[in-house]
This record gives sequence, C-alpha cells and structure tokens, in this order.
Amino acid sequence: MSILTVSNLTKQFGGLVAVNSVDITVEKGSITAVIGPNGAGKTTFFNLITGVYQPDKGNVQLGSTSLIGKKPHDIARQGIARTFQNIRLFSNITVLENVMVGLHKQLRAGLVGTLFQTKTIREEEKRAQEEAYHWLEYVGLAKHLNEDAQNLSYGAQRRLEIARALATKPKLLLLDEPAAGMNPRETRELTEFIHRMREDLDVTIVLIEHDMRLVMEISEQIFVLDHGEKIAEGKPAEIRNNVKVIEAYLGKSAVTPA
Ligand SMILES: Nc1ncnc2c1ncn2[C@@H]1O[C@H](COP(=O)(O)OP(=O)(O)OP(=O)(O)O)[C@@H](O)[C@H]1O
Repeated sequence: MSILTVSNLTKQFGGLVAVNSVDITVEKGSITAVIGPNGAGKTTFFNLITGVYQPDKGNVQLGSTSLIGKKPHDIARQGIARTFQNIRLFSNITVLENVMVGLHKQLRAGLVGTLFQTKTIREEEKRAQEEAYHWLEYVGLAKHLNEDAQNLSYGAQRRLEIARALATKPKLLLLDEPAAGMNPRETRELTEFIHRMREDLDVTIVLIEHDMRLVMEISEQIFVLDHGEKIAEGKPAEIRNNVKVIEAYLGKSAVTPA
C-alpha cells in the first residue's frame, strides 16, 4: 500500500526547473532514498512535500489526502515530519526543551491557558516533558536533557533533530542528509538507528543522502533525480548498475567506451 504519491510534480525558480514532472510512489513502512548530484532538486522535492513551496504543477498525496495548498504546520499535523540538511535546533535552550517545541504544536491548551497557567496547561506541560524525555531516551540523549543543544556533538544534534521530529508521531519521516558531517562510526550507528525506528515505530522513512554506502545498505527503493528529473528508480542493485545514474554522477565519459 502506498503512503506517499507524488505525480507530475513541477517547481520552477525563474528560468530554472528545479523539479520537473516527477512521479514517485512510496510504500507504507518502507525505507526509501532520494539521491542525485548536487543541485538535482532533492531538497526542493522535500520542500514541496512539506508545503515550504507550492508546486507549479502536479499533486502530492499522503494516503488519500492531497497536500496541495496546505501550509507546513497543517502538513505536519497530517503526519509528516522532517529534519533539515543544515541542522535547525534552538541553540540557546536545553535539549529537553528542543523536543518539547515539537510537542507544543500538538498541545490543546490555547493562549488563554498559557497566560494564566491553568491546570490544563500545567498538566499538558508535565505530559509534554515526560513525552519529550521518552524520545530523548529513545535516541540515546536522555543524559544530556538539561544541556544547551549547542553544546552537543554534531552527531548528537542530528539525533536530537530526529527526536523532535519523532515527538510529533509522524507517519512519514523525511530525513535530509542525516549522515552529513558524521564520522564512519556515527554513520554506522545511524544506519542501525534508522532500521530500529522503522521496526519500532511503524513509520515510513524517506531520506536524501550522499553517503552511497548508507543508501545502498538501507534502502528498499531508490529514486534518482538529475537536473530536476527522475532519471531512475529501483532497488539498490539496479541503481548501482544503471548507466544513466553513473553518467549523472560521473559524466558521460565514464560510461562511453574510449
Ligand atoms: N528558493 C530558491 N530560489 C531559486 N533557486 C532555488 C531555490 N531553491 C533551490 N533552488 C535551485 O534549485 C536547484 C535544485 O536545488 P536543491 O537544493 O533542491 O538541490 P539538491 O539536490 O538538494 O542539492 P544538494 O545535494 O546540493 O543539496 C538548484 O539549482 C538550486 O540553486
């Protein structure tokens, strides 16, 4: 069963077609990678799914719900969470508070409750703290809960971003270059962790990644973008040997006999 269906998706910036008539179907419960050379349109693709940009053409559906015209916070509420290529944490608040930011979007108590510290808001705050702690434990950061997020190691900051995304209980988790800047040990741990999330949490994972070893090891399905177009899709073994993909990464001379 598919959870995400993207059809004919197109986004232009001035004369540049960043995403060009892209069709992609993601199966529920799968781990899917979107790869492609720099500037291929991968992050724009995520930005179109999450409502940061509206497409010029095409459709994005989560299950049977079209996401076109919806604002990012509505799309988050529909069950899509993401992390960013450049880590986006609040650096001057604690690790625990960073996860609570994700949860607050879901809390019921409104402005009046916040202003007057009603019983409801106090109870919700306590629940949010407990839940945030749970997600910190899940990603292995519980012992850092009171530290400033900016003092965490790079790998830990990436895990904190994932904890914040998981706190919204997404159906679909989009990870934009989760292994960027990680050392080989951190990347190996991340690979295991992505598998564990899928097993434990019934979440579908789509990741953009340049680390091909991670991509080939983890993905069930790979989509390849180049100059905004989908040039290939398939299982890792198919993608590894695909002439168009090798050309896109290495240039035509790499596959043209001398
Ligand atoms: N807001 C924008 N305004 C103008 N051009 C943009 C904008 N966002 C992206 N682009 C352009 O669209 C193209 C695709 O960019 P995008 O960031 O989606 O690529 P990418 O595949 O994620 O690249 P990378 O792997 O380097 O992160 C690039 O040429 C980029 O310069």
